[in-house]
Amino acid sequence: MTRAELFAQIQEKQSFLCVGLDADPKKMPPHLKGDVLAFNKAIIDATRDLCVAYKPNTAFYEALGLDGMRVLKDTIAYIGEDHFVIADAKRGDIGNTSRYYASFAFNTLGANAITVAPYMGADSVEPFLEYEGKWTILLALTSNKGSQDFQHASQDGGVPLYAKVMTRATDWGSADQLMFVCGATKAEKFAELRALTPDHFFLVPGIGAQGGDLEGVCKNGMNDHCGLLVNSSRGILYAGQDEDFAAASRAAALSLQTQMAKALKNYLP
Ligand SMILES: O=c1ccn([C@@H]2O[C@H](COP(=O)(O)O)[C@@H](O)[C@H]2O)c(=O)[nH]1
Repeated sequence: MTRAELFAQIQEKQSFLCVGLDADPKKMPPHLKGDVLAFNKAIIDATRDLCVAYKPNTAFYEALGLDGMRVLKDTIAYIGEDHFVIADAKRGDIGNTSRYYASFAFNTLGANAITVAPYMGADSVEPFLEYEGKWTILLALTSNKGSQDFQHASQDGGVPLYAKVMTRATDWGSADQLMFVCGATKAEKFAELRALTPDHFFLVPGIGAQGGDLEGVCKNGMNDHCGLLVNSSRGILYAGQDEDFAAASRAAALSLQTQMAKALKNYLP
């Protein structure tokens, strides 16, 4: 999916919601008896028209072993071509190894995008960027408390590491193939992040369970293509626990979509 196609979906649905498919059998409604694929299909059916993207975090599927890999692949196939699919795997290694991480995400799973840790540098990211029509999403300023440990550390000239990552990476890939992870818990930084990379999309986790600020993210982070994919995982997936769980998930997604429609009206330049 191209940047223009993604923006067209956002405009049509008045939504830049990404539903995080962090399927945890322990948190699913008991009547499903841990059937992750059935759970995912119900969530997808309930939210399809309200979101533009899905983000399965591969950790949840890797932990389930071979069955988990099959469920992950079947889930992505079930989502289909109309939504942007992000394999949240946070990969990155020497180039020779990254090549195989990229092949897994794009060829085996058929995802549109993969999250990548940038800290091994250009040659560790290049193999992901070689896939035409696919997207690499680099960790920039993450949503967790520990982002303080390294990402804020000053580099030469007093520039924080997250800013160095973003400016440097714009030499590696264009706004048509590269996005950045910027946490919604850091909404006060979004004007600065947007100034560093005016055209790139940001994948924004951290609303809902982590308490991030959707309004602040939109106000400071939106660009002329929206430029935001805002993720919620637990806040949508586990909104309900009974046989009607998918309706509760839909209500949670609808509440976010409604806020996003307002934000598009207010902040889209
Ligand atoms: O900075 C980051 C990067 C990735 N994530 C991932 O996003 C979801 C968030 O889940 P919630 O349940 O909505 O909190 C999850 O897969 C994280 O691993 C992040 O939270 N922050």
